[in-house]
Amino acid sequence: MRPKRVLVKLSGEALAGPQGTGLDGGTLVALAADIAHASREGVEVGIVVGGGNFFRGVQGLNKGLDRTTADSIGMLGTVMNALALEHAIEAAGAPARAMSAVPMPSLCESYARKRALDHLSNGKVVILGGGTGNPYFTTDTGAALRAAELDCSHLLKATQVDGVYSADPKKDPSATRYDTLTHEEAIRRDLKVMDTAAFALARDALLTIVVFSIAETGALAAVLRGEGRATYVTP
Ligand SMILES: Nc1ncnc2c1ncn2[C@@H]1O[C@H](COP(=O)(O)OP(=O)(O)O)[C@@H](O)[C@H]1O
Ligand SMILES: O=c1ccn([C@@H]2O[C@H](COP(=O)(O)OP(=O)(O)O)[C@@H](O)[C@H]2O)c(=O)[nH]1
Repeated sequence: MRPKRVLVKLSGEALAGPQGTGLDGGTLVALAADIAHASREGVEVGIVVGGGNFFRGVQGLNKGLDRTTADSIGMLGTVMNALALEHAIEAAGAPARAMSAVPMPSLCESYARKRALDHLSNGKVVILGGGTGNPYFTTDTGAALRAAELDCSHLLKATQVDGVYSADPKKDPSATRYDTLTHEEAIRRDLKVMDTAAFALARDALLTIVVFSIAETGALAAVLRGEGRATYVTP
């Protein structure tokens, strides 16, 4: 795989390191180095980052918040991660721009497709916060949406497991790992590695999803070379 432009989905936990919440400096440096390396190799890299290391909407429901307010707090967390990644990637030597689907112009650019494409074609890593900018969604669906509208060849789901399994491998040790499967199969089997909405959007956009573990240094570069353990979810 020598893609021209990819969309990397990073969950919030990927930035938290061993403590599992907030931001871990060493983890940010390691992630940014991988991303900067890919960018220097000439790949245009868009990133959609989650916010689970700060807040997920569902957590708000048992705090007496309504879903929309809880999701707004969650989206703010994704922008916090986008700002941290922008700084870390620039510190690693690659130009980067955070853009938010929720306009907050004093903190970062507001997302606009044309502007994001201009940044990508000028060799900047674009980090997309705020997900879809709407409640009742997650950043998995935001990632599929941005990958489709930015004409990315692949959606690279960087996560804590090394692919898509027949069940959550963290809960079911007997789960078996797929090398490849279709979006339809993932939806039919109700495989919760990504939301059903994200699989459906990727299916309709004919977008291949590559699910891999971000835990090892160099994992992203390996996936971009078509190497490393990963599951390919194809149309
Ligand atoms: N069928 C499945 N295959 C792989 N992972 C699954 C599956 N079902 C649930 N999961 C869980 O989904 C997680 C990936 O979703 P995500 O929200 O990105 O969390 P993470 O913080 O781990 O990236 C995995 O870490 C895994 O624990
Ligand atoms: O388009 C979106 C994307 C995210 N969120 C909210 O932001 C939170 C953090 O995003 P996500 O759970 O996808 O983060 P991740 O699991 O990838 O860390 C979600 O739980 C939602 O509450 C939202 O409302 N709309």
